[in-house]
Amino acid sequence: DKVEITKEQQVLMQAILKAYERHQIPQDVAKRLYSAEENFLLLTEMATSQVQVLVEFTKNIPGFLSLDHEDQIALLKGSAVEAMFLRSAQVFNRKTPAGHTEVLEERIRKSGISEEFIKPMFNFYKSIGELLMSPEEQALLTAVTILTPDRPYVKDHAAVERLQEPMLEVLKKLCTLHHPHEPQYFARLLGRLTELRSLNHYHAEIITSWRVNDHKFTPLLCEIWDVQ
Ligand SMILES: CC(C)c1onc(-c2c(Cl)cccc2Cl)c1COc1ccc2c(ccn2Cc2cccc(C(=O)O)c2)c1
Repeated sequence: DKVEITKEQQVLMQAILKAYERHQIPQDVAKRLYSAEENFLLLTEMATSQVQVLVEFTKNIPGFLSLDHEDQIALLKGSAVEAMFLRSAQVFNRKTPAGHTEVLEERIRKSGISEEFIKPMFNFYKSIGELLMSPEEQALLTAVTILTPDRPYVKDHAAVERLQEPMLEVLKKLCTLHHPHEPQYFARLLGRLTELRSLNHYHAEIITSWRVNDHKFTPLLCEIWDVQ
């Protein structure tokens, strides 16, 4: 005889179905695992906006605009990657709402960067995080990085040193004040600058491998990294 769904069975089934659909991963979260292409594009956008921020920051370093104009360009080009590693490290280690930094980490890991470079990059992020730098220390360390006299094509080393020295003096004092129980803290900070240099080298290879795979950069990045 005829099978009939009763009224209350209908209600029960609707309730179960509704609950079941609520437990699906919403499509956009599932989609969050973007393709390498999309990650590369997003990172390119981030890097481009960060270079603009970096140029503004550099112009506000006392004395920078009085340097020889070609030296200003040489310092920016020579330090851009290192300054952005410092900046991205700070964004990484900032205690943002869960899921935020993972997303950034996920995108970097899945952007076509080969595994051999991923390891040193994330070691660096970890070593910066362990320093627990104050905002002042972060700003000064970035300024010290930009004012590195021995960048390629810098003509007037002495003029750059004259700007970098007072920054190092203040940074040294801050380290003593903020980390009284760690006499080696300042030395550890400067040690990060050495690590940054090696990342610079890796980065040049990362850029080349992206270019080999026909990845496009923005005009600003092409200019600052001398590509295309
Ligand atoms: C061109 C692009 C693919 C690239 O090439 N090398 C690097 C590259 C990589 Cl993969 C690592 C380190 C340095 C460079 Cl240049 C990058 C990406 O550069 C970045 C990426 C993120 C960066 C920066 C600088 C700061 N952040 C953090 C940040 C900036 C803006 C918004 C957000 C956010 O979460 O909303 C986060 C640079």
